[in-house]
Amino acid sequence: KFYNETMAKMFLQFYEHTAQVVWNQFMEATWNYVTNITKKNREEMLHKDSERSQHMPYFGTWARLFKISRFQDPDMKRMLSKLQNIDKAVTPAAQYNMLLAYMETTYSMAQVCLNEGPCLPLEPDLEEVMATSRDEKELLWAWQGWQDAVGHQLCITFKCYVQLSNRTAKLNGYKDMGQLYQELQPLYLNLHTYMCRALHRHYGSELINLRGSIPAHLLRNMWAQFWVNILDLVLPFPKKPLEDITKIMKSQHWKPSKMFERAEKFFTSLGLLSTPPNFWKTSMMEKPTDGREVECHASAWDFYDGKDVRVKKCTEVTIEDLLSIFHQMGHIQYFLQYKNLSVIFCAGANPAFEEAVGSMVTLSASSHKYLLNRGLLSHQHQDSEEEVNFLMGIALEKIAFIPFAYLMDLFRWKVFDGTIQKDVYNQEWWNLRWGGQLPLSWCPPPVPRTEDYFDPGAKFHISASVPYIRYFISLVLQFQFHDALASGHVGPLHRCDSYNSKIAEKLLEDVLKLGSSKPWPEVLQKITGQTKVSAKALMTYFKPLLDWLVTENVRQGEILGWPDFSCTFEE
Ligand SMILES: C[C@H](NC(=O)O)C(=O)O
Ligand SMILES: [Zn+2]
Repeated sequence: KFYNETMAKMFLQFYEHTAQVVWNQFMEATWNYVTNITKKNREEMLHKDSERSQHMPYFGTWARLFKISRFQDPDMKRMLSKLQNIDKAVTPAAQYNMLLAYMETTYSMAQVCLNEGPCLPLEPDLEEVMATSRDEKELLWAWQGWQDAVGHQLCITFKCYVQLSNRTAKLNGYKDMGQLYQELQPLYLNLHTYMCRALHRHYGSELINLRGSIPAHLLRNMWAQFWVNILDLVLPFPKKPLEDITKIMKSQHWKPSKMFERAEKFFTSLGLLSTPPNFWKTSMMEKPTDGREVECHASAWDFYDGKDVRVKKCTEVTIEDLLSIFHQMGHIQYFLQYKNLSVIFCAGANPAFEEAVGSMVTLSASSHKYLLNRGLLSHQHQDSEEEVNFLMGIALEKIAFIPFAYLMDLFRWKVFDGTIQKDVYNQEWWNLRWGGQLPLSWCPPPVPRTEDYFDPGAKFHISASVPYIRYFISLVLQFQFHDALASGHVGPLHRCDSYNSKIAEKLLEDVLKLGSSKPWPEVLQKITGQTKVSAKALMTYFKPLLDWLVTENVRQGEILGWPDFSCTFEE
């Protein structure tokens, strides 16, 4: 009788107030650390982290005293059940948090040193080499240097981290993911077949072998997760190259602040919220030049006080960074929309929703129409060949990402549930990336790797223990959202630009305000009318490209089909 709804109401109010303070202070201390990596700031962050780590299980245990099955109020039932499970998410051990900080900092501070002369950090230097170098040896130097710089240091630490993590494996979540992966197979398989032949023409047999694998350093991205920088080598219609938007941005003297303003303007054009004035003062939009060590990986921050939101990014003036800023401003928009909810519900309907809001907007922002209207393109039209070229560019970002996004947490969940033993972490990582353990994954390391290294740690999300399956689901979800917003649009989905769309406002505003207060299928239905994640919209978007790829692959006599798939080259 004692633990009744009245008591629950008071308990939740008490939780609400204390949590808001604890979380705000934790975010502030963490922000201070990642934007100025010093021993003092790390201590302060760890102190706030331990307060947060104690606060959660304390209230989690208390929440379990309530028999919520007898309660009426749905919101209260949902809040209490979230609290009852909350302490599983946090491992209170202080040394665990110290390990996390050490791994994330090691990643952020790692550099690759030239024989004589400067040491290069990942952003912007090594990423610049990977994106623009046309010298295979230089690509190999940067790729291997980075894997060694991070992977060597984290080898032992990651094993301790796994030992301390009491994470329960969530492999069961995989069954529907696997089904989505299957659905996307034709698109990826045809793209890969075509890529393999085009790159073979450019690099020859010594680099692109008959197995159809493409060494990870040749894809002009440090993790071979986005292949857009090799578009020039695989352009379907080379006589109609896409305009270089980065060059146009630089010729128009774009600055990072203008890139953020442009992204914000897109959201306000949908009738959504503008960013609070302090956003422009407190955000870190460029890599500091005052000698401070910072964590450059782009991220959006909510300080759980209903007004303080920030982005941290070491912005370079490139189209890639402009689209990344659209993505981050999607997170900011979500923070602003759900800010009046209880802190328990201040999150996306699920983590993939948080990623998909910004990525959905990048689909409009990458459209020919939007870029043309913004003066970032000069061609007034796109003929069907130029459209295939355009779709190839988007596919190298979105479709190439499929196996990578899928295997990141497949690897981690196998590590956590013990399927992958600690003496073979590196070998199992590369087995997933290339060894045929995962269909459609063909990125071998360019040089043999050993267990002295921990190459998965060369990716931020592994070193910073940020889950990744959210990006795989978001890849499908963002097209579903884009399609829903395009409901009033005439013409193919890839030409849709939701800028200034009033339909978007209606669809998005009510939904984003829900935060995580409702089950995500209910939220998905409000935007798209469906309750299931579906690859249909993604397949519709890329249909003109897939048609072209299938025709081209057949014309070239390529043999598709897994597992006897191989790039057949006339010698
Ligand atoms: C896709 C993911 N994006 C992000 O972290 O913002 C990444 O960069 O790997
Ligand atoms: Zn994101």
